[in-house]
Amino acid sequence: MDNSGQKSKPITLEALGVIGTTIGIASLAFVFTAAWLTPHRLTPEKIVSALKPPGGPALGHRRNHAKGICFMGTFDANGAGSELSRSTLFESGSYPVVGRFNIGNADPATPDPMAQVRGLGVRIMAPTGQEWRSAMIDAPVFVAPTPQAFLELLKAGASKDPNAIKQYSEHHPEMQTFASWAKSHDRTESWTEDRFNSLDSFVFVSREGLRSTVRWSLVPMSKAVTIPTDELAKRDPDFLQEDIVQRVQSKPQDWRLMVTVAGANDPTADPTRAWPVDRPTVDVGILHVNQIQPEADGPCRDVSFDPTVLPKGIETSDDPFPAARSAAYRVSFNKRLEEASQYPRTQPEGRP
Ligand code: HEM
Repeated sequence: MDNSGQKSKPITLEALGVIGTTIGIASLAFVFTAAWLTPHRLTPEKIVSALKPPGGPALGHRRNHAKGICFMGTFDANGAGSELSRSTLFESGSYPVVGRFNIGNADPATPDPMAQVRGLGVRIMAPTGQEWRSAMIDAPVFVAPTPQAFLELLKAGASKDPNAIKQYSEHHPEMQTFASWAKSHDRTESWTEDRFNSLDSFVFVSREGLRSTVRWSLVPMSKAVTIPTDELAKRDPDFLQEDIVQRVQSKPQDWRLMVTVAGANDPTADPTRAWPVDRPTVDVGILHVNQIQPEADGPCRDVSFDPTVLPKGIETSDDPFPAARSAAYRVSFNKRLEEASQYPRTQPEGRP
């Protein structure tokens, strides 16, 4: 089944190439995950099940980052990314984008002021049919160093043992960077003021075959205005959604896409470890968000922002997360499609 939410087009030879590449990536992802997908360790089903809130999953919704709103826009590439990657998406030009602003937990009813993590998914489409999907968050590092550790953390969080998280954190001191950020960072008044980070690393392959391990970030062009903690709790439960609708109605909202290249010994397989701040960073273009649509009928509803869907010129790295995420996002995607009647569309055709 097409999970793109787009109308079907005639299949060209080029498109068959893209399908081949996508299947190739999916098979590679499977081989890669085979190391951790063993019966006694980790499966995508186990990890998706561990994400479920105490009252059970919200049927028809994403199993994580469940609350969100769709956007449409463009990625306007300035050509600078072509030095690092042969992807046509870095050639100067404007490419259509479907995306989703979201909140990082499993309950779509979470009040926006309670959100610890905010996220953004993008699907950038090239005229060749190739695409680049990415799901990023506003944290500077991830909470767990491996998918296995993430599962252990989820289990500790759900455990009845009051010491479970303490015990986990004693074995995983690396979670402290994320934990301190989550506890203390100032919340902005808008998704348009947040920076979103890939955290996982990927490999850019240039036309000459040069390989650079990179991470990327969407850096907001709006100035951040933070909300004092005592005021945050008084904000409307949907203040982020109301804000984004208003801002985009008045003018497009923009982020710079910045690509950072790893140094020779930087930790590329562990998203809990930031790279030194002096690493070379290339400004490759601007994401313009120019339309917002509610998720129930919007174009992001049936998209999985699977981080292994990559155009030629971008590949996965030694970071084990994208493969693990791909497998988990697929399980979540299949469940929410099967349960679609529990999350009714409001328009008869499913599209506004
Ligand atoms: C093993 C680690 C992870 C697991 C198991 C996991 C699981 C999930 C699942 C099940 C979904 C819902 C997918 C769907 O139904 O389409 C999701 C969404 C999302 N995840 Fe993860 N995730 C992981 C790591 C990460 C990391 C490292 C990031 C950020 C860098 C991230 C950012 C997001 C975002 C932004 C979304 C929402 C995407 C959308 O709007 O559809 N996740 N995750």
